Amino acid sequence: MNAMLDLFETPVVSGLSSCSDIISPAEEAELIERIDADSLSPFRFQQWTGKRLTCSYGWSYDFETGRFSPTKPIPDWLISTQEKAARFAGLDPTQLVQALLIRYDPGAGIGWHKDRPVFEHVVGISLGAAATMRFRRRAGAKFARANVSLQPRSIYHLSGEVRHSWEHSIAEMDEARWSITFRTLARSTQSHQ
Ligand SMILES: O=C(O)CCC(=O)C(=O)O
Ligand SMILES: [Fe+2]
Repeated sequence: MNAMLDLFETPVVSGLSSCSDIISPAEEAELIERIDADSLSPFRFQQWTGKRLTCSYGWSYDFETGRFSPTKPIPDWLISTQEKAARFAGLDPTQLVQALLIRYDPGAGIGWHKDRPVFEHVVGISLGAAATMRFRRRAGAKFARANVSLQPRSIYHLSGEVRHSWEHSIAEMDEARWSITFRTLARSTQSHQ
């Protein structure tokens, strides 16, 4: 059963969907090996260096300068995963123009944020330790909240309301987790390229 559907099969948050076992354990092991062999660098923002390590393909967004620019093409070893991500999200693989690799070593997580507006659809695949993706949206003086379990080898898709009106974060984990996130460009970004 889809972890994000309640008993009545309505998404907990509109625009959020997920599916388990999108890749096999053997594919997971190979992808982890590939990510670890890649040139990952610590995420940086102003004075702050994150504990997570990242590498962008297709397009990169530099959080320090705000610069958004084309970068090295998505490598061949990511193509079958890109195709699966596109099929799951009902998109064409060519639309998933950005791939972001992340390794979260023990103690690493990602704080509350919305993905940059230069992107539209966000499709993520989880590898390694299970994690909880938390969602929140301001509701008066409080936050409405939702949680989604990200099991290894599962995929999620953020679009519409959950993408634009909710923030998400992942709490620090005790074990290593890897993720591959594919994104489409927002329509406004496409017309400016
Ligand atoms: O690791 C993940 O699955 C989520 C990463 C994320 O939210 C981001 O890079 O914007
Ligand atoms: Fe995000």
